[in-house]
This record gives sequence, C-alpha cells and structure tokens, in this order.
Amino acid sequence: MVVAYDGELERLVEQITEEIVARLERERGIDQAALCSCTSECFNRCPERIKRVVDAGAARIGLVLGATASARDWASLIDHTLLKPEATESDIRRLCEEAARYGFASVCVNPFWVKSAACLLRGTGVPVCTVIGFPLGATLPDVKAYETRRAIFDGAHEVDMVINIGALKSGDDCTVEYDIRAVVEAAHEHNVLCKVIIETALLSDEEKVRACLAAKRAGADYVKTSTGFSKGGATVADVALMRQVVGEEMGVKASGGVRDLSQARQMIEAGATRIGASVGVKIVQEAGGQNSSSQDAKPAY
Ligand SMILES: O=C[C@H](O)COP(=O)(O)O
Repeated sequence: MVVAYDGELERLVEQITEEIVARLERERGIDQAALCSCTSECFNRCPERIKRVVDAGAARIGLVLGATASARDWASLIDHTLLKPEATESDIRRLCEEAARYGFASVCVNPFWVKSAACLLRGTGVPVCTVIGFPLGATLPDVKAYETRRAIFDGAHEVDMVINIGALKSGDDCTVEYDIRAVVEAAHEHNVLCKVIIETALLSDEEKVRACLAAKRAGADYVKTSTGFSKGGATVADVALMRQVVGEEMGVKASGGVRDLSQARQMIEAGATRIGASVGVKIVQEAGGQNSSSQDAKPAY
C-alpha cells in the first residue's frame, strides 16, 4: 500500500533520518546516549519528536483508510497470522476461510503450511505470506535464500525474514545487510514482497536504527517489529522510530501483541502500513461494530 504524507511529515522524516545517520557515524564505537536538543531526552525517544509523528497519524489514518474506515478496510491492512508450532491442518483451513471472508491483506503461516494455504486461497485474491529463518534469525544467508525460493515454489507471495540479531549486536552490519539481501534477491526474482523482522524487543534504539538502515540498503520492502515469539512485541515508539528511519518509500509492519482495534489504530497512527496479528478477526469485528467472541485477546507481553 502506498501512503502519502503531508509535506511537514516528509521534511520531519528526512531531517530525523539525516540526524540519526549523522549521530551513528559520530558515535560509532562510543557507548553514550545522545540527547535531543529540544527536550534533552535520549534522541531516539524524544517525546516531542515522537509526538509530532504520532500527531500526523490522524491524517495518515485518513489517507490509508479514508475518513470512515470499514471492517474490510481494516482487514486489508492485517496479515492474518497463525505461526504457533502446534497449529493443525484444520486451524490453517479456518485461518484461510476467515481471510477470504474478511479480505485480510494475507495469511501468514509457517513454511510447511504454504502449499495448503495457497491451495485453499486459490481464486480468493488473498496472498500467502510465510516466515524465513523464523523465529531466531540465526541460520545462514544461503539457507534463508533457499527457504525463500522453496516457499515461493510452494505458493508464497510475501516473505517475512528474521535478521541475524547476533551479528547486529556484534556490530557486524555488513553481515546483517548481506543476510537480508540474500532473501530480498530471492524474493524479488519472483516479484515477492520481502519484510524484514528486526525483533525490536531485543534491540537498543541504536540497534533498531542500524537494523532498519541495513534493511533499506538491502532493498527490502518493509521493516517489521517482531516475531511474536520473543520477550516483547510492537510498541508505538518503535513503530514511530522505524518510520522515521526508513522514510516513506518502505512499509512498516507492526506485529506481536497487537490485541485490539485501539492498538491497531495506534500502530497506524505511529507510521505502520501493515499489522501482523493472530487476533485479526477480533480487530475487524470491532471495526465493524460487532462483539468479538471468536478470538480472545492475547495477554500483553
Ligand atoms: O508475525 C506476527 C506475529 O507472530 C503475530 O503475533 P501475535 O500472535 O502476538 O499477534
């Protein structure tokens, strides 16, 4: 989905990205938190800067969803997700039926289920998304590339890959970028969308910025907050930060712990253009004014 921004946000994104890149260059190897001149808070968490991005969210909601967003409009932003290892064939069948009924952006399933989901969704217009190097991201770039090609062969239209978190934390940004690029190239050979999961809960703000910049340099289509299998999920502050860093030409997917319409709305306001959630039906039913009993909210992290 293409999102238009007003001129002010464009300028803000450009200015903040330039400042973050300059700061990273300045501080590489120096363990200190830079302070923002406007509030003297840590630069990346400066409430004033985040507030300006979030305040622009009302306009973004209007641009993404229109003034009166329907349940179907909301569904079109959500990857209807089932990644639990214990998911059964009947669970996958139900996921696909729900995706077709509500018009979700995609179903997101583990690679083993791609073929079944692709069969079940044939003719519905709902794409199949799968996960690569999931959930730890610690396998090898060529293995991730093979996993991507194999998933595409089985019918995947989108892939969400996990970065090499250990390499990022070791300061080895070249390896991080190379690893992402291996998947991006395998995906783009077949016009498949590639999202890059940075697992925000395990990263410092500086590492989140470096991960987003590596994804951007590698030519990925989206950055994505979380696997949903680590110690935390998407936060408004992280989504705002990621949006600031990648600019408007990439998507931002908020995933992990998004449990209701209110949280989904906050993520879009902060800059997300896609939501990954295992409670997608609950969210669209709320958007449609229905009482949702079929999907219970998950507990917060
Ligand atoms: O990729 C998406 C996440 O796994 C979804 O997380 P969730 O189960 O907390 O909604």
